[in-house]
Amino acid sequence: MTAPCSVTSEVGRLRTVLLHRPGAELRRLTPRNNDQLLFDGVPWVDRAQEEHDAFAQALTDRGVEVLHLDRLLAEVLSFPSARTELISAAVDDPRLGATLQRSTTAHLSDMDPEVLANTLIAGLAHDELRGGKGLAYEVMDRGDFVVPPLPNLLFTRDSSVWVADEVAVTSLAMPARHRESTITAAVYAHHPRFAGVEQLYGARLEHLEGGDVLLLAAGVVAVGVGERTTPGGAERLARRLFARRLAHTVLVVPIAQQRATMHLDTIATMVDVDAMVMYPAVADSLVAWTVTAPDGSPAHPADDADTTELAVSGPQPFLTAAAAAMGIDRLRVIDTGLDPVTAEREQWDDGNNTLALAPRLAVAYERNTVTNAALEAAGIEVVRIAGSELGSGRGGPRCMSCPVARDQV
Ligand SMILES: NC(=O)NCCC[C@H](N)C(=O)O
Repeated sequence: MTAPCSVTSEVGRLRTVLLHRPGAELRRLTPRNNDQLLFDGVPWVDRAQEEHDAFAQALTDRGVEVLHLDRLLAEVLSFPSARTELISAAVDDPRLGATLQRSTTAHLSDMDPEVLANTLIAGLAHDELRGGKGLAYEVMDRGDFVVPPLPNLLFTRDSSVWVADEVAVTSLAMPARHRESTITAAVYAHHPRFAGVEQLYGARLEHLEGGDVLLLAAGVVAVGVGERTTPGGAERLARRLFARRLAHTVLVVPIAQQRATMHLDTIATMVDVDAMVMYPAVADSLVAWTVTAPDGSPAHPADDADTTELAVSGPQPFLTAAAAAMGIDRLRVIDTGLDPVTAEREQWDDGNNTLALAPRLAVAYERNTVTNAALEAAGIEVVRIAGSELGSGRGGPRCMSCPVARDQV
């Protein structure tokens, strides 16, 4: 039986998850474009696929239903409205100009759903466009893409996030990732699996990325604000969560605006109902602003959500604010690494970026040996996966997964 779509915590038993197996889009990465496409190197694609298959297998072995984004996409592309939406999004690029937009639209429109899904993900290189013509096409660098690839689709965490039974399609900050959320938006809007699901956020709103959103407990949502999510994104999400009664408290957590800490989930993730693995260098300095809906403010229907009042207090130390909002005495912290250098290395290699399958059971990259040992010493069972190639995109098990259904805790 399929579990109903609903996620109210980071650690409730995981029932259904959305993954994306990396494919041809990773073969587009070269030393010329990897920085712009947000990879730290040029991955060995076959090995990355093996690593991802092993990750997916580890989840299915533990009873988790794995949904594959490329398959859902191919399925929705048999619907004309979804095709039109996604082809328009693919050519909505000022680099192209009207003539090239028209020929690219015609080229994509001829494709069957499967080929179109692959092309929307892997992109379209200059020499792959049949009948390409016009000034922009002629002048464009031959090594450039008419439709750029989406190698970061692998990190399904960032382009959508579920809060209870609604989904926030996010607004990704980096140009290389903008188009990802047009894909998640179309899948949630058109796929029968998600019929009736409300979308509580949208791709054209203030920047907000799923890696910054942590469901600390039912009704308590932490939102990191830094390189990716903006204060405005956190504010709008808070309003919408309160208006829809999906949360009572949002903790807004400033994080350093740098690649190593691009999302809140690169420095801290939940591994139990009252425990996080956290980068020690930030544990004492991390603060949170506590945002709540003023008492008695009415629930709004969706379209009025942006007028909801907010009450703001703080900043307070994050761990204090989080424990208070969660209604617990203390939020336990398990350190990444033991000494500062090991901690810095293991944080960079996504040691903090664990995916909880249940309370005290988490998937982690095997390479972070010291952090994994600390987790085990604290009573957390660790499911180790290889990630030498997957990690070149700078994301770990949490980044590579979007939980769709979890049991309540
Ligand atoms: N939640 C995450 O931290 N996601 C990892 C995203 C990595 C990707 N290469 C990016 O820079 O956006």
